Amino acid sequence: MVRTRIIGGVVIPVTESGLWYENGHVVVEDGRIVAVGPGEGSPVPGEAVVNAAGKYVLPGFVNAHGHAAMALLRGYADDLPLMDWLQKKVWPIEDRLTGEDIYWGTMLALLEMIEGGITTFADMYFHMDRVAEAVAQAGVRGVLSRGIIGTGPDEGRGAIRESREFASRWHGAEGGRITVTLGPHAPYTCPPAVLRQVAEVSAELGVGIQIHLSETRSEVEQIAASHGKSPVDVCAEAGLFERPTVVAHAVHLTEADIDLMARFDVRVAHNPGSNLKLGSGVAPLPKLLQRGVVVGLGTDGAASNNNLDLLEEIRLAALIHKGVGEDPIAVDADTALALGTREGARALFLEEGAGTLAPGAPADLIFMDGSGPHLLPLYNPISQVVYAAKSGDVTDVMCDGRWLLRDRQHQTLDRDKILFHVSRIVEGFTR
Ligand SMILES: CSC[C@H]1O[C@@H](n2cnc3c(O)ncnc32)[C@H](O)[C@@H]1O
Ligand SMILES: [Zn+2]
Repeated sequence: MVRTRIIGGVVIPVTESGLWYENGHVVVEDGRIVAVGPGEGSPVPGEAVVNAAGKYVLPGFVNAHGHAAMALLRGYADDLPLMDWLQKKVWPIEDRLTGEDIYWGTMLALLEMIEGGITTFADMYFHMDRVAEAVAQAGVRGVLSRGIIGTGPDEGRGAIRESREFASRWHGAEGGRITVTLGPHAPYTCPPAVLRQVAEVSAELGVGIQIHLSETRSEVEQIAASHGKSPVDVCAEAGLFERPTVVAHAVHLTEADIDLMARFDVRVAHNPGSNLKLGSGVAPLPKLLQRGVVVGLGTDGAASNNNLDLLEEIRLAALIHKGVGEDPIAVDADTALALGTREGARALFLEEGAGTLAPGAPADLIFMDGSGPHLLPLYNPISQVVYAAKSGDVTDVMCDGRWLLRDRQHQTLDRDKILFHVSRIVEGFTR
């Protein structure tokens, strides 16, 4: 039995709107949160006691959409629209990436994500066994998909076969830290026949689906020209939404699309930073939330963001919808923090309570140092985290009851070794 009592910090459980304990406790036992509340609670002999005085204690952030190994391509292609970015720059270099490159690229992303307080991330990429190995070593939670592109000569058959094999090896692995999902890339790279097959395999294997959807106006126009309907309709008619599905982006939606997504409980990963950088637009987040659609937040890959800072996405989600809607309460601080934690976990179909500090929830939590000048004075801790804190304020990260970062020092990853391998790999790109 390993039992840890965290005391003395400002505890933000994200279980209900506006709740925090100025001087609270969180007790963790065998990878689960077993108690949360004000004061020190009821200490038990033999517990480890961790003093979090001066810190915020909150659930780990959930990065609901991304491509971790694209950290290798940070800054490689900027200031382009999505299709030019993909076709002229990203896909040609991705064709050259080896499993080894993707392993170290994912490790680089994991360093950054852990340092920024992310304890769960979704990933869609290639060489996924190497990604899963990296996740196993780092100790985070991963929702992992082998990306499927169905427009090549084999119409996605190889990628679907690899997805099945990947699921058989890794779904539920590492004590449940790794979840495998299917990753059809998008309706413009996966024709309806491929999407139908994905839906069937998803039902057969009992795994969910993640897909890019309605990201740009040009995608919607292209699908209208080729199929005479919206990308959302194409997915629905292929049977995708009868399976647990999270769609990334969902920027260009009609009222009918939103109705359909709400009816089928389609979940959304909102990626405000990537959507702004690629000039894709702004997703109708307030409307999705009003209709009861579950929405989490994602960074997307570091090549379109250009960082993996979920706190920045939380702040962007809180700010851009106020500006676009000329409405200062469009997405309030409570909502924004919930999107980056509890709702992100729901968007990825994780277990009930994940992404919160509720008794019974997985022990995924972070400490943020609250003593910097940018965090003083303190009126409202939730406001402070959402509007004023920096991801560099994260000092400690626990996932599944295990410390991944203590006092800003990695406990599971060798930072220098990862940075060395990344620089060696990137030298090869420029040769
Ligand atoms: C088939 S593996 C995943 C695939 O997705 C590409 N990608 C990265 N960001 C985006 C985005 O915003 N929209 C569409 N596709 C994206 C990535 O480069 C991989 O090729
Ligand atoms: Zn993406």
